[in-house]
Amino acid sequence: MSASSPTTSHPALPRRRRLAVLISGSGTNLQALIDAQNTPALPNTSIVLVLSNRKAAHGLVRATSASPPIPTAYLALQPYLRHNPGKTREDYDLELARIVVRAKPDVVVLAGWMHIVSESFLEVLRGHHKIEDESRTPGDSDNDENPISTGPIPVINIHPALPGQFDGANAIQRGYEAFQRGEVDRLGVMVHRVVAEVDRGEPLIVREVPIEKGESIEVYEERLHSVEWEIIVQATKRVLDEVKPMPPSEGNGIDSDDRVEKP
Ligand SMILES: Nc1nc2c(c(=O)[nH]1)N[C@@H](CN(C=O)c1ccc(C(=O)N[C@@H](CCC(=O)O)C(=O)O)cc1)CN2
Ligand SMILES: NCC(=O)N[C@@H]1O[C@H](COP(=O)([O-])[O-])[C@@H](O)[C@H]1O
Repeated sequence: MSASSPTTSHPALPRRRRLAVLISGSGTNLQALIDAQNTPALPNTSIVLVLSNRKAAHGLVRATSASPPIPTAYLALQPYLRHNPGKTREDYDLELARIVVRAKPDVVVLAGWMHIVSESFLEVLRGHHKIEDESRTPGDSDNDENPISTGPIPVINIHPALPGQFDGANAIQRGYEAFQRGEVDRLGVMVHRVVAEVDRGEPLIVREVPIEKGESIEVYEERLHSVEWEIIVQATKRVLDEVKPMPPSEGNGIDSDDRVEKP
């Protein structure tokens, strides 16, 4: 090719889409997101932080075992309060928000996160409430001039019940027992936006889960989780597409960093 011939210039490659995932337990929903990274299910997307409030959460192992490994963080409420006399649950929530915001996610996914976050946490994620970055040395002029500012960063949650059904913890068990007692005739799962009122945010994806009279909770739960693993990826993609849509040509899910500039 002659030196004078024009080279094809590719449009600027889009910045990768960044996820923070909050967990408390086994992390099977997290694993579904890990497996979907940078595929057509979640194109050009990386999990940049997994945050747990329980040290023993197997989801932390899933993150560190991923390829490439995913950065993790751990902060539990009771140890935080013990180590910080005078601090409150709200202070804990603000520290959670700092950890999350520092990772600069585009979307936050609560995937089996068993802690009710306060309005102040959500305010930080909405970008309405700047917080000081306490990781910097006190008096550091940067800290004064550049508090952590962000947002809005959407927060979504997977909940193993239908909208308005069995809000809160232990929803699977409560729903199963209510069905077997004939108190409800349908069960399901949803992913919803997170607001202060627990499990009352706008539903994003809702799916019924078939259940039969007399079947064991283990059989029902296995069916339910397999539906969760689908909708958590679908809902995450939907919200990512809202805040950081893929350019039309980028729909193939291949990491734009993997593309080679053609002469
Ligand atoms: N402000 C919100 N916080 C959270 C939401 C939400 O919709 N709004 N969703 C939950 C997830 N969740 C149900 O989907 C849920 C998790 C935990 C609890 C709860 O009672 N937690 C107790 C502690 C329980 C424990 O440690 O075992 C608590 O936080 O005191 C209710 C609902 C995530 N957060
Ligand atoms: N109220 C929140 C709640 O009950 N969440 C539920 O915890 C489980 C976490 O499993 P995982 O750790 O294997 O993803 C999931 O079934 C999720 O719906």
